Amino acid sequence: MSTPMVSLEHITHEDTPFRWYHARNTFGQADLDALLKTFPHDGLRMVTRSGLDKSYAMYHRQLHPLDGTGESAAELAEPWRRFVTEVTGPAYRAAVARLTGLPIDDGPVEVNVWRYGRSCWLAPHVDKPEKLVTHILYFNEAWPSEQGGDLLLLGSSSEADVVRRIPPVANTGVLLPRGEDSWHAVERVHDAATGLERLSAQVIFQRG
Ligand SMILES: O=C(O)CCC(=O)C(=O)O
Ligand SMILES: [Fe+2]
Repeated sequence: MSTPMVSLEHITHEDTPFRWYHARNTFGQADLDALLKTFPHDGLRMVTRSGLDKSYAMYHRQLHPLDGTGESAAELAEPWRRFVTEVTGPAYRAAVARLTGLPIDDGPVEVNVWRYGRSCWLAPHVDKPEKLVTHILYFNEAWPSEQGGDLLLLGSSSEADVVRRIPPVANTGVLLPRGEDSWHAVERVHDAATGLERLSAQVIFQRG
């Protein structure tokens, strides 16, 4: 078996404003460089939605499971194929189960990537009940402060009620168990931030 690409060794357990985990040094340098260099550009689709529970406008591509359409089969670089294979495999699933204590033994897993450009944001929400836990990984080599784009962990459904703020910096991420009070949002990427794109991936474990 090859050396694992994804490590959950460097994790802090956090309790405010709800239970979550902050992950650092997820990848070794060589794998990180390869993933950064080949972050998917092709096959992403604009998603917009405005409603009572969520509002957003950003680009999305599902990497797993594939639905077999031409678009989702757009060529994926080798480092990303390796990433998907690993996070959909048994060792990573077992590590997430050990960390969170959640019953993720046999549910479906989804993997996707996102690009949030200028003005993109995600309004306060708790994730859908079918999600047990989501690992969000960030892929920005640098992220300027004061340009928006932080993940906001909220004390309530109000975007003003920011308890923690997590910049989307490469080789860090968060694991968010879904809960009734796990309110979070992504701060709008400022209009002034021309050319800046917030890059992330998600691994979502759903109920079996
Ligand atoms: O990208 C992030 O930091 C959070 C995204 C999120 O909450 C979601 O897609 O449900
Ligand atoms: Fe979310």
